[in-house]
Amino acid sequence: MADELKRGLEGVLVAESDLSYVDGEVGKLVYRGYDIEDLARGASYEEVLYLLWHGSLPTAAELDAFAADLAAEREVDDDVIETVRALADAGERPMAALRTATSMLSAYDPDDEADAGETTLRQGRRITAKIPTVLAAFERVRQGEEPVTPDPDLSHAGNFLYMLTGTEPDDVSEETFDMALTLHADHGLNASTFTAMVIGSTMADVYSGVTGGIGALSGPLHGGANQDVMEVLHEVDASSKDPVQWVKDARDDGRRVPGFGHRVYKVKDPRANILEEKLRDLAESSGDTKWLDYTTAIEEYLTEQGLVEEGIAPNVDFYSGSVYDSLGIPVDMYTPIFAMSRVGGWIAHVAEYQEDNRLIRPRARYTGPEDSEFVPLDER
Ligand SMILES: CC(=O)SCCNC(=O)CCNC(=O)[C@H](O)C(C)(C)COP(=O)(O)OP(=O)(O)OC[C@H]1O[C@@H](n2cnc3c(N)ncnc32)[C@H](O)[C@@H]1OP(=O)(O)O
Ligand SMILES: O=C([O-])CC(=O)C(=O)O
Repeated sequence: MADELKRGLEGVLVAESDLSYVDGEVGKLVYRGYDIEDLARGASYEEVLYLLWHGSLPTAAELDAFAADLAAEREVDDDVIETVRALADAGERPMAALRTATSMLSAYDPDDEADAGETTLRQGRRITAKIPTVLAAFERVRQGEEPVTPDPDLSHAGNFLYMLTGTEPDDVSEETFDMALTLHADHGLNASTFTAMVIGSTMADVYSGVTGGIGALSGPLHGGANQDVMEVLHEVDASSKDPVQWVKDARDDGRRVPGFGHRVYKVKDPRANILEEKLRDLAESSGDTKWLDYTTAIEEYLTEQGLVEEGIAPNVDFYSGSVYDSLGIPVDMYTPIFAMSRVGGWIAHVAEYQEDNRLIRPRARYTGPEDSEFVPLDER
């Protein structure tokens, strides 16, 4: 049993956690016992952060103090903005720019990084507050605009949209974006959270864990899929194909359909249901149903083909991009936005794990040669 190989660590228990639970058989997600549906509809991202980091939902007074502390940390050093400019000038991808800038933020953190366990939440709050500033500045400068100074009077979601566009968002946009942040905040030991935890388990500082988490999230098998879904929708739109034909061709070529399939969910991801409903509302009020029509057609076709019944169902990335598109957010910012939310979960898991830390260090079954005879370089 001890030598049983679990490729991709599927189903392997490596920790206990009070933070979030994913029931992949029925399609249920809870943060500390609260159903994601209730949180998405009733709680702000700040409340969810408080819940994840401090163990319970805040009272109104606790939330005010917490949100004010978070908002007070939004500004970043000018040197970071200069680096963001340099990255944009070099044509860096937003997710890679975010990875580099997040790592750089540690240079300006007043805490001593050697106290990893104690400072994780304090530093984590700074990182969470500053990531939106970095991302919005990157988007602005690559569009030839100046970064917008954060407004501490706006919510986390509202301030990001404000920094991105230079205009305060309307209520529908702010609520929609806030809901998306809540939906993406935590999800058990997904690959990026596990990456952050592995780094945290060495008692490295939380900047290292978050930077590693961003790297893991960027891949197309994980958070990068939300961008891929939208690129597919644009590709379909630019061609004369109907979306179902695109999927047929992709499957004939052995390509995976982005936004479908999940390691844990064997039914449709509950977050995809919520985002689909939001997309439906937005499409109805704007009258523009194109992305809704395409995504619905793809989902219906793959359901008819039996894929969903086999457990390859829509995941959170299938519908999020279409919602972001309705907010006017560029496609390659979708995965960075996922990171902007998931940073809350990464920090919560690192802090929780470090409370009773043990170095994470699995092993591989060695399958290489044995007793190789060393031959000096000049005799090879
Ligand atoms: C936020 C998130 O990270 S959600 C996930 C985002 N990623 C995506 O949407 C990318 C597309 N999906 C996938 O690649 C996968 O479903 C993953 C990576 C998410 C999960 O993968 P795993 O649990 O490792 O499953 P695995 O890769 O072993 O696939 C199992 C089978 O399902 C098939 N499959 C899985 N996803 C898909 C898909 N999107 N389209 C077509 N077939 C798929 C695989 O081809 C494989 O079939 P096979 O056994 O006949 O080869
Ligand atoms: O849990 C996973 O493996 C991927 C996922 O949906 C997430 O990180 O939100």
